[in-house]
Amino acid sequence: MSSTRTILLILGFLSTLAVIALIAVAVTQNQPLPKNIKYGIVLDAGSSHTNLYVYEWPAEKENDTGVVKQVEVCKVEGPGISGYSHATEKAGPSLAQCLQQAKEVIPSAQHKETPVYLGATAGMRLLRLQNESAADKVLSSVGNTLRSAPFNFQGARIITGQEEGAYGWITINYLLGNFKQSGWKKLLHSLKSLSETSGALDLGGASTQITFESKDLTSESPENQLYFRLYGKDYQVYTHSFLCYGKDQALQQKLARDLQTVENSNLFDPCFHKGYERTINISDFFKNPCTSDKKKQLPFSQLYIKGEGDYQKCRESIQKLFNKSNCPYSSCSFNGIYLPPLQGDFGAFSAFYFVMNFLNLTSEPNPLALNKVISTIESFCARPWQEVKTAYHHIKEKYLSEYCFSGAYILSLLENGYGFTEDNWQMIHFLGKIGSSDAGWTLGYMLNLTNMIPAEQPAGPPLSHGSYVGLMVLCSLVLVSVLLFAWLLFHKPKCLQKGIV
Ligand SMILES: Nc1nc2c(ncn2[C@@H]2O[C@H](COP(=O)(O)OP(=O)(O)OP(=O)(O)O)[C@@H](O)[C@H]2O)c(=O)[nH]1
Ligand SMILES: [Ca+2]
Repeated sequence: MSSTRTILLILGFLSTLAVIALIAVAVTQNQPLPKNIKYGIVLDAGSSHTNLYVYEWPAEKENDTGVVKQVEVCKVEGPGISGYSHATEKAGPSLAQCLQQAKEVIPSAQHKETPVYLGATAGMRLLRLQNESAADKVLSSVGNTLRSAPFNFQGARIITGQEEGAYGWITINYLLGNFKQSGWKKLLHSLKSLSETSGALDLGGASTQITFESKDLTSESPENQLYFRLYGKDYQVYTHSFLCYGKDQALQQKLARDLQTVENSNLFDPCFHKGYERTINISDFFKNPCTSDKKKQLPFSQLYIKGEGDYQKCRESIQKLFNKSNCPYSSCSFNGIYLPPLQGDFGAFSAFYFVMNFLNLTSEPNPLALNKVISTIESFCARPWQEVKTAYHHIKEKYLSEYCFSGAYILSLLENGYGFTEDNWQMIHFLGKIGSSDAGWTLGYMLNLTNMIPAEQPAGPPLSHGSYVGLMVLCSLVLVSVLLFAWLLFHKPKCLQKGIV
């Protein structure tokens, strides 16, 4: 009996030691490796301005979803690069200050391996149409500046409208974690036959994009169709980019139409506040490819715009920009462009967000009803300019004076252009950032060019580090309890024996 007890005692002691050793090894040996951070830079050369973004991610988790995040954004001073068409050599140097900022954010030891990409959008697409050699010179100027920076230059090019739409869609779904969903969430979505991904609506200065997963996409219009295989799943996506339908070019288009019927150099405009005045130079006005088809000889060189602040009239004049008269497909948005039925939620960013955020119309998680949105914009447009200027004296006059037009334009584009109604309006979520990253095409562009989104689900350890340690501790505790119980059973302490008898 006493020899059994001694053996049990030794066994118990050894097991306890083993358990302690196990826990110690689990906690110390299996700790995640010290973080090895990688960086990437993307310059978004938009029509209105250029933004430089710095992204970072842990090197060993490159293929996980949602690990890349924005750590810096720098707004380049001055106009977008297409604004340097008359001084092309100045386009590159305009980026110097933001490149300096990137040098300060990224540790110098990593400068050489950090990729830098520049993608130009609609402003440069328009310049290429208007003056191809000027567009080439601008691109070569920014290319030279980026090449001489200490980073790993990967190219400066004009991206297509399709790419802009596609990468915006990839960005928001990557940031929302929609590409890798847990089993139950997937099941819920398939039961309700909902899209697992969010559509993307981007409103720039010169173009606008609509992109969404469309299960019933027909092959009517192949140029609007995209196929992706991401993390082991296939996606069929619809996209279209409307050149000249960004909010600045839409205003130019509207003015070009208004100029057709103007009788003198005064133009009364319902989309600006009462009391607001703006002067426009006619000389360059029709050189723009967005207005050139409306070219007209006018007996004056300057146009004086005078605001009327009338939302209804403004909507009517904007509506004319969307030609709904012919559709060669089963369904269209406008100007004869194919649009399948709208599906799922939409994330609306850039100017969609700037404008709706200013008007306090981005309410989440319960989006406002369409009639509330309309009445807010209507009463904003009706406010006299002096009152608006006083109330928002801290906001740039260029932005402030155009919120009425922009609000009306956004509603026209979404309602008349794409066919959103009060029933599906609340599927639109106006968002500027997701986590710390701006919504836009740049992150998706970098993820694609650095091959950071795998086609197939990467094979990883079945358990995370935390779950592994937790499980080890739990098993060890169970083992100790079993041993303790066995010891008590064999040892039969006197108190227990008494209790039993
Ligand atoms: N109110 C407001 N407007 C802004 C802000 N930043 C940009 N805008 C305006 O919103 C519009 C869209 O801006 P962006 O999304 O940067 O457009 P972009 O990338 O330059 O243009 P695209 O090349 O067409 O994509 C432009 O008319 C800008 O002048 C902002 O912070 N507030
Ligand atoms: Ca843009």
